[in-house]
Amino acid sequence: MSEDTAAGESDGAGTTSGVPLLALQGVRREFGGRGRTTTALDGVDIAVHEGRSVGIVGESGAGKSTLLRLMLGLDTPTSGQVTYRGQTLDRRDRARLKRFRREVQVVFQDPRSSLDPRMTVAQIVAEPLQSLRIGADQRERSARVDEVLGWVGLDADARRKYPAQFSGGQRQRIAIARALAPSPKVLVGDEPVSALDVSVRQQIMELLARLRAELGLTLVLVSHDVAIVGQLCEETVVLRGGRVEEAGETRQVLTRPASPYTRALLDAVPTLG
Ligand SMILES: Nc1ncnc2c1ncn2[C@@H]1O[C@H](COP(=O)(O)OP(=O)(O)OP(=O)(O)O)[C@@H](O)[C@H]1O
Repeated sequence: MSEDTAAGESDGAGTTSGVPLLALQGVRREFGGRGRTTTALDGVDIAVHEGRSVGIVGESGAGKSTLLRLMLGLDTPTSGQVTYRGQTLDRRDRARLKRFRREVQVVFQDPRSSLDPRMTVAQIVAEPLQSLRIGADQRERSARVDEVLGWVGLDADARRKYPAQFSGGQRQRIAIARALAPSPKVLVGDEPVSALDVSVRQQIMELLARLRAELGLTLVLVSHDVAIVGQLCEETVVLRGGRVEEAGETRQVLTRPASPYTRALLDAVPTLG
């Protein structure tokens, strides 16, 4: 079986089998030392199967940022493993790391800080293509920029403009276009709508849902907001104090939570309570 087909396949019954695309196995991450250790994550197991959407929710300090950094290969666990396509991320394996960098893209919370204000939109969106050496030449990369800008609802005029010339929602569309440019398999959202006005939040969520369906993306969404995860994700993982409190199909977790802690989280959200 090839690597591509080995990654988890849905059996059509809402469950998945096979090797997860992205996984954490017994992950522990400690910070500090000399008796002043903070355990940010403790024995975390999460499996993200290809094509699925998984939301990771937790309150402040639950370990979401730490988890996100580990999933993006920006940090390494104190113990346990982070795997992609069944293999541990290894910074020394250049070819595998390059593939991981291309296939796993992230959209951060605040496009004001994630987009370089001195670069035009065309430069911003083309940047991952250049750094990952995707596309034969400038012309091919430019065509790709036009294509992904179209996907997020920005027209060709946007190319020559700078981030400051756009609204918050449009800036997040630029960030999503940049993430999609290298044809990722996995889109990781780090609170991707939390910094936006409520009026545009829904539009960006619908855009993410549509792109995910059309492109067959695997979505990992990290958020403190249960309502956002409830709308966008098939599976939900509730993180509490660095541990997985509860995990399963979103329908199950959000309507019949096993844990009183999850119930309390839901009760704090008026639309879901
Ligand atoms: N670099 C670090 N050094 C020391 N402690 C850290 C570090 N990063 C995280 N921590 C600690 O690990 C725990 C989890 O932090 P983390 O930032 O992952 O939580 P979070 O769920 O993302 O919270 P928030 O929503 O407030 O960002 C916290 O107790 C935090 O203080």
